[in-house]
Amino acid sequence: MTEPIITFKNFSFKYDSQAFPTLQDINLTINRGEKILIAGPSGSGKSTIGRCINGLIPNIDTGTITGECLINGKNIKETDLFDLSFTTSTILQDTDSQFIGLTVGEDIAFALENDCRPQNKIRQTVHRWADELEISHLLKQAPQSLSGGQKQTVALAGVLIDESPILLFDEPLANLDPASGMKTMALIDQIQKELNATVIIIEHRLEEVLSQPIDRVILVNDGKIIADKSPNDLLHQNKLEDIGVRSPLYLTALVKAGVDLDTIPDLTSIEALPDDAKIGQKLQEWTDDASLISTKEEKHSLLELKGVGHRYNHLQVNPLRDVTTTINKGDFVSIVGQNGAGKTTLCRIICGFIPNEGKILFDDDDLSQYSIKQISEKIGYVMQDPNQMISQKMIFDEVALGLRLRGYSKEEIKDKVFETLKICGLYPYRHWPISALSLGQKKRVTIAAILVLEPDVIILDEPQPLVKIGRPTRKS
Ligand SMILES: Nc1ncnc2c1ncn2[C@@H]1O[C@H](COP(=O)(O)OP(=O)(O)OP(=O)(O)O)[C@@H](O)[C@H]1O
Ligand SMILES: Nc1ncnc2c1ncn2[C@@H]1O[C@H](COP(=O)(O)OP(=O)(O)OP(=O)(O)O)[C@@H](O)[C@H]1O
Repeated sequence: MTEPIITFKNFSFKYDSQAFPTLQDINLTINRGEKILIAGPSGSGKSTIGRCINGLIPNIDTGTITGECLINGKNIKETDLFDLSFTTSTILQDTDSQFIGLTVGEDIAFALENDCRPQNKIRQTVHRWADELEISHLLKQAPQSLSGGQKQTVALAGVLIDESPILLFDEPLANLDPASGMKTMALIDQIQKELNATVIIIEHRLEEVLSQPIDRVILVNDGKIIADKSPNDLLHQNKLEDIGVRSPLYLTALVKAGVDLDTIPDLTSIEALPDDAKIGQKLQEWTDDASLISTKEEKHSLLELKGVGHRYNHLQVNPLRDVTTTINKGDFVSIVGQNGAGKTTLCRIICGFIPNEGKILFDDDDLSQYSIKQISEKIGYVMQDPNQMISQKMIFDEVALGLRLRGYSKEEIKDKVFETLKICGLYPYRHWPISALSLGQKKRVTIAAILVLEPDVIILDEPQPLVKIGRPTRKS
């Protein structure tokens, strides 16, 4: 029997600080036990829908509601956050703002402590989930000292332990490596089956989300629902790229090779594609035609890393060790590795934030002789979490800050900031406060703040999941 657990009826929501509604005329029913993916470009209103489901709207993020939103039979306008917290457990997009415990173990236990469960039961449950998510070795570590992916996994444990009827995941894969992403999706699937929970996932990474069955995809654009379909129907429409949502890579390849997607019955995973010689031939011809552009320019070494490494403390099991490589001027380099491998640590060492066991040469000069400020003139670093970088209230001021500190004139600053905001798809928001942006848009502000300085090297720590640039929404 299908029984609605979430109902939006002619629902619109306008944040107090906005001139226009962010969500418009939402009509959506989600039944108990369904597994739903909410997708859409950055700033389209996905998290705003999520905030209605967990009661942050209108309890914390105040604004004007028209129409109706019922969660488990309760109207969000008349229900306080405490009551709704028993219905919906949320894993936030920004995991840092979710941690409460001084250690990972305490943090995972929080929901059970709050429910006054017996201590031995709490311990047992925490260990069960820590084992399942392979984070037992982190239980005594402070959440703030974890890598981005480890934080995401700990936040996930804190939600799964709670066993609420609605589980809301806002970009649960954002900081996870592909293998952990797949594993997380499998776990969410397992939990849903065990608890018969209703699962709502907000994500950009369709390929990994669709690795497990999803009932429906709700596609959001510009604050409206523009599609409510099964994943297979939606992928057959092949319209995702039009609104700035990345299609699974294998579908992009098929379309580029000239394969008609309508001839393939199931598009939801690479494994479901037919073993068809004609398709194989088209793909082969397409790859044979591709040519790699190689420049014969003389390479000029910019950064030389020799035996680079760092150990945070003596308890660290696998510290970063002995990284030796050369990065040339104009190179485009990916630092790839599983969660906790030391990618961010390497970036922090290069920027001079933490001590280095080895040596780094920049343009043949020993980097250790420079101050952090001098290094920042040469190397711009966009951190994984935009909230850790932002210090100004207004978008313009955040992007202009570095130029002001470097003594540029008012006119120069205006020109440079506007040009960079255009490149980053943020120009329509140039007079906005940063607090009114989605997390993806905030990430773009931090990228703009570094780009505008035109450093010799730009390091982007996990920019990809959050910065798919969609068409800007209306400006207020
Ligand atoms: N706290 C807020 N106050 C005012 N306006 C906000 C607030 N949060 C979001 N908005 C507005 O709502 C729009 C949608 O934001 P939301 O966070 O729902 O987008 P999203 O689709 O989840 O984006 P992303 O993928 O970048 O996280 C933003 O562009 C912004 O205009
Ligand atoms: N301040 C700290 N104190 C103690 N340990 C730390 C600290 N920061 C990071 N670590 C540990 O160092 C290891 C490497 O972390 P790092 O952030 O460099 O990983 P990463 O490769 O960037 O991972 P991710 O892909 O998850 O972001 C992790 O095991 C992490 O727990």
